[in-house]
Amino acid sequence: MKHIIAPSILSADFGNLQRDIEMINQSEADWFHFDVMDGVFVPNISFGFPIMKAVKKHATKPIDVHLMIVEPDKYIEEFADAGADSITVHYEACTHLHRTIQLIKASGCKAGVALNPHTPVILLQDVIADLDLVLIMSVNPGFGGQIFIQNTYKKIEDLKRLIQGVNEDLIIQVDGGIGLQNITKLANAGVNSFVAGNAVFSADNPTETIADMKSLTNSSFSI
Ligand SMILES: O=C(CO)[C@H](O)[C@H](O)COP(=O)(O)O
Repeated sequence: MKHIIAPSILSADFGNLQRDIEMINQSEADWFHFDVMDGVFVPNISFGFPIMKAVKKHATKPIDVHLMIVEPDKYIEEFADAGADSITVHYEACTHLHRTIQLIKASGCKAGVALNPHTPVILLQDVIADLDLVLIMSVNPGFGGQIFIQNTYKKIEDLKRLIQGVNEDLIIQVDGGIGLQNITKLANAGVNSFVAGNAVFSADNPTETIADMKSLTNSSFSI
């Protein structure tokens, strides 16, 4: 499966958002990653529909929306209308996860579920066949620039076992503390979608960093 590099807009320079969107358009990145935080599910507030519409106006690549919010069902249709291509909700935020996944699919988007570092992969067993993407959080959600949690590798193994013979085309995404130092190891472990905020936007040359990430994943042995 193709490796997907998804720079996280959370770490962009909002005073120069159009410039940063253009940089991603011109780079080897595959998706835009759009982190929505509500100050309730996570202890931080990021952005919502106005910024989503601004990104959509200029982005030439798919927008991958990660909802770190409570009651995501209320907002799925509006994010889809605003231009989301995939929508990921948190397992921990959904009382009726199966219903939420169906809502995302009915909106025309790819459906993803994210797991916090403490949430075991096995809890997705009964919905795994319905999913397009599982996001394994490799930091506690809420902030960019945190340290990668090593137990993520064990969770990737658990997820690979869970999808075997059931949903082998599933996109395995990781998010948090991803950079040039660990992207090859993650690709070799079976990850095919990499979210990176700080590593891209704090680099001297973000375009070159994205290209380096891409070539490191492409030289891994898992494709
Ligand atoms: O979802 C997120 C935070 O909840 C961010 O996408 C994630 O932390 C990426 O940031 P970085 O690459 O800087 O660690």
